[in-house]
Amino acid sequence: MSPLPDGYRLVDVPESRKDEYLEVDRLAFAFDSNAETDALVPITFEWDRAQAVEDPDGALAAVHASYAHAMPVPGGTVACSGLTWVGARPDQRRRGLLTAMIDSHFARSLARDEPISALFAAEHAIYGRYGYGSAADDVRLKLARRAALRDVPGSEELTVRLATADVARHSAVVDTVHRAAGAGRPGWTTRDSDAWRTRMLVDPPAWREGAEPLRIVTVHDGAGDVRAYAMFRRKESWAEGGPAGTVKVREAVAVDAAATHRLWSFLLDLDLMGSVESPMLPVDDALLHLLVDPRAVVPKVNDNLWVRILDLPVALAARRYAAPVDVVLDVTDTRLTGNAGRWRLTTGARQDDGTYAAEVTSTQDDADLRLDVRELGAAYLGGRSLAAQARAGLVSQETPGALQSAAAAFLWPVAPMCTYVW
Ligand SMILES: CC(=O)SCCNC(=O)CCNC(=O)[C@H](O)C(C)(C)COP(=O)(O)OP(=O)(O)OC[C@H]1O[C@@H](n2cnc3c(N)ncnc32)[C@H](O)[C@@H]1OP(=O)(O)O
Repeated sequence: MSPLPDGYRLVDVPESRKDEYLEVDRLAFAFDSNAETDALVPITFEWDRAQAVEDPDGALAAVHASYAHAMPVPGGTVACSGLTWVGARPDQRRRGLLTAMIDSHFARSLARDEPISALFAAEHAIYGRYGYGSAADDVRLKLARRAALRDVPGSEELTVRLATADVARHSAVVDTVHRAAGAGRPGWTTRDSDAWRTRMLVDPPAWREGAEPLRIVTVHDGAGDVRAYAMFRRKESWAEGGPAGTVKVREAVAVDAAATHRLWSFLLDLDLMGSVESPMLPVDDALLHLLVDPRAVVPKVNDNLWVRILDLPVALAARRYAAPVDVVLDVTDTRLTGNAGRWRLTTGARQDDGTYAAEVTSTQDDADLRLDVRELGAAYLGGRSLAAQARAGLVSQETPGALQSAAAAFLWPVAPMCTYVW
């Protein structure tokens, strides 16, 4: 465990210390809040998963918490400790408080039998040193009004309904469609608590920045079932040439191609709007395939989930593989030394769904590939190629052919992504 400065100590944070905890968060992230917003926006973590560092005077100097996520991974689901709410007071930073909290987070996660941790990184430079690998990307699109889409059979028969977002009315349907739309996509964590389901739809006036209240459009089939939704706000604006409003979409998901087409046909043709800003979308989202002219869209790709493998043999055996492989990985891990060393990963027979399960055992056999646990975390959700990481000098091959077969096995046909930052 990394040492803390003299007089500092790690403490659990009961809910009775909520105000102190939130104050550290506000100081770390440089934002203000108000009573109205605080009353509307629920805390989404459980207090028994919150921890802090106390300074010698007993005041909170740094905080973090974690979520108990069931993380979708290639071909399965893994218990995941989702690190969140990480912050150190600006006058307490660079004294090793985060490093001590990370070591504690790893130990507590392992004690709860969570073989991986994952997070969204506030800054790219923070978490690689702790063995987290950037494991997924998302893309945000800026689209012009009336951007044309390729035809999709069945889209015309679907209907849309517009409403002002309302937690009581919409949280169940949003949850149902979100779960169905993400089935089979690694990283697509669902909202498994009332607090999270509420959080997705809350609309404090302070968040509107001059735009309208949060709206929700739902796409319905002939039976009345909802097949897609988007939460969005419009902001009016007038330019010399006429109306030039902006549509900002908070989340847009659809269960199939026809629903995707109907949803985006609506969002892309709202009167008085000039452009549409998409939410985070998977880099292989159906919308990208439906655009008639993808060059007319301005895309911005960002890192999405980061993954830290905490219990290597359990984590690697908990996912499926896209191709057969028998490979010895020589892994370095300076923080969790139980992961360091050589591991043989061997897939078994092809399953009915075309995937392969694997056994992972400690071995003294010669290594085929050498890599750090960070690069293994990056490859874990199937969205980053081991071969691409090798070309960057981050993975090295000892046995000819091993990289090709391991890279093919770890990659997954559906790009990983989580739709919301937690
Ligand atoms: C999952 C999430 O919640 S992401 C949110 C992260 N939080 C924020 O970005 C809020 C603003 N920032 C902060 O609160 C703090 O700066 C933190 C939490 C990021 C870092 O806390 P600290 O206690 O200062 O980190 P600590 O002293 O343990 O630093 C460890 C190492 O990481 C480096 N480091 C820490 N933060 C950063 C950063 N933002 N960029 C680059 N390097 C960093 C330090 O320089 C140090 O490097 P060294 O070991 O080579 O000396």
